[in-house]
Amino acid sequence: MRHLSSPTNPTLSSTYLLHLDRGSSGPASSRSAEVGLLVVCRYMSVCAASSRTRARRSADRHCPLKMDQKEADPSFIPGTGQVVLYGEFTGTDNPKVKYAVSLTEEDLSVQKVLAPSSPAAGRNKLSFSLKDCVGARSLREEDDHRHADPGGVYFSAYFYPLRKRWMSSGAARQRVEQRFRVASLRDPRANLEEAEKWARAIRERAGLLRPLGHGVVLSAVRQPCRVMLLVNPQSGKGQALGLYNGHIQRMLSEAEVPHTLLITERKNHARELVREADLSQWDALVIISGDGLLYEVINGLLEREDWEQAIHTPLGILPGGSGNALAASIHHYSGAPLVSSEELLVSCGFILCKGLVSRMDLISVHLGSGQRLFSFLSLAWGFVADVDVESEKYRHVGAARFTVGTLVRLASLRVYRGRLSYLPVADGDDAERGVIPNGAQHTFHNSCNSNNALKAKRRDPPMLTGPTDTLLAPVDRPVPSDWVVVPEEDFVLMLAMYQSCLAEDLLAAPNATLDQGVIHLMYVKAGITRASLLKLFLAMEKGTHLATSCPHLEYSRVRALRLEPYAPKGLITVDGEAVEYGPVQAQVHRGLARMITG
Ligand SMILES: Nc1ncnc2c1ncn2[C@@H]1O[C@H](COP(=O)(O)OP(=O)(O)OP(=O)(O)O)[C@@H](O)[C@H]1O
Repeated sequence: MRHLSSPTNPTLSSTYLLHLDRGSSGPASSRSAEVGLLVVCRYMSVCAASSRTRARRSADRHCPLKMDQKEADPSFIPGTGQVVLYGEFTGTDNPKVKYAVSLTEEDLSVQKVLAPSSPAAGRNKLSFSLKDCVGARSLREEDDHRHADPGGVYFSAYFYPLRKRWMSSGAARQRVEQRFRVASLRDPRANLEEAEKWARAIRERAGLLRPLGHGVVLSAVRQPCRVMLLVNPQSGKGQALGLYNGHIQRMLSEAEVPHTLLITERKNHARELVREADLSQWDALVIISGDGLLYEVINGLLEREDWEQAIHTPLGILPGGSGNALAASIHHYSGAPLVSSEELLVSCGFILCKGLVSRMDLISVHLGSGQRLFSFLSLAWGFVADVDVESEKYRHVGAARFTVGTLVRLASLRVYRGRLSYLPVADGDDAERGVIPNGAQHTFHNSCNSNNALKAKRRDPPMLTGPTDTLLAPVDRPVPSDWVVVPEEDFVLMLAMYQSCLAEDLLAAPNATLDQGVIHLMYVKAGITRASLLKLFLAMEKGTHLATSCPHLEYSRVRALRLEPYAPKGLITVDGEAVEYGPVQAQVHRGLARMITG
């Protein structure tokens, strides 16, 4: 056995090679044991192509195995960037099988080390994009009892790449763990350091790949970041806690996100918790529930005296309800196709672990009684509001509750009378004019770091907190002159959307984005047949309803709206929750909240 010290090549900042020459003498058993203890570990900080070549020569010279050099050598990896780490490790299942592992700025490549004569040589490489990586860590055998390898040292990287489904078309995120045994040195502490070096290098690169200028990384805000995880055990089919135990706990552990689980006990519990919380203790507020719990959290934050800072607390959503419209919207913005409920949970868990924070629009809603509330998703009247509330009794069927509710309501289709007015988005309109409170530009940086100032503010919630609504006239006065008053007074539905999905499988506002400062206003005029309305909802599953040229469907991009129902009784929903019935008006506040969007 020869121990080769660091080469003098200055471009290899930290290179060490420790290997057993296959041709060395010694008992066969000790040779094979030492081969198992492999062999080449290189830490390369190679800055120029010429130095890469020198590194390759150095590696070639010392490589102990007559393997396919071209395939195992990181310099030959096609289509990838510069190699920053290279090593050969055994896997976890079979200590005789070795893998050449290369880390670049973009991916982790793994290749089984095979003899050049092997028919599979050169065809067994896997590459994992670091964009799909949520974490990496070193482990000792004591940490994990799955492998009977006392004292064994490993590093693991956790990926959630989009993979084709087995039984159906399309793709969804699926978990892939890559775990390697580090045994290059006799000293277990040195092996652990090596494993930690790899885990750290992978984590760093996985974080660095986040697009610049799009937001900040949650984990960069404060280490360790602390997440308040609010669970509504009653949401959806009552399975939110099971979803946490089944998926989310493991994902957060892989991403090393410390969190405190708080289980709500009643309606408005989350709202009270958030209103009273010392927000300096939390880096993010995340819910596992339907949209109703996030509605509570947002309104709780905006009821605080320090609402301006409080509403900059990063928020996250993991789908545990029956509609999960915001979770589906955030998944949609990631560019991924629509997925099933469980796949949506994994996708949103992945987004949470990546931890990128973006701005999200909020809509200020005024009810006839003077009550004001904040909405992040939708304002509905007529058919959609009725289905939302009436389908509560089908909650046990999960997301299918809306399909059942739609069919039931179609059978008793009715007309809703009222006056609808809105302020359209003008051509070339500056979306932020008069919309962001106090004209302040909230950067992601200050939005996330400002929490230090947020000590608990114990006081009764004031009657009206939150940004000023500059676009709205008092509800008992006529709308301003630049508003449009809809000539029709008979409707089947009015739906104002500010995010793309109305439910997991309903792409109601396909062009919506998280923070465009736009309300997508749709209404269906009376006179539509049941068949045409059903067709519209079916088209909505693909987001093509606006292109169906249905003469009864109208669509406008607006900044504010007012609805004055004529009947004294009925249903209006805000984010899927029924609110007081009567006149209602609303305006958008662009990018007021902060949302973790991956
Ligand atoms: N522990 C609890 N017991 C009863 N109700 C609760 C509890 N915690 C929260 N709630 C209320 O339950 C209602 C429904 O919650 P949520 O929206 O999260 O689930 P969902 O209705 O199943 O999902 P979705 O809104 O996606 O359809 C909300 O109004 C929320 O305030």
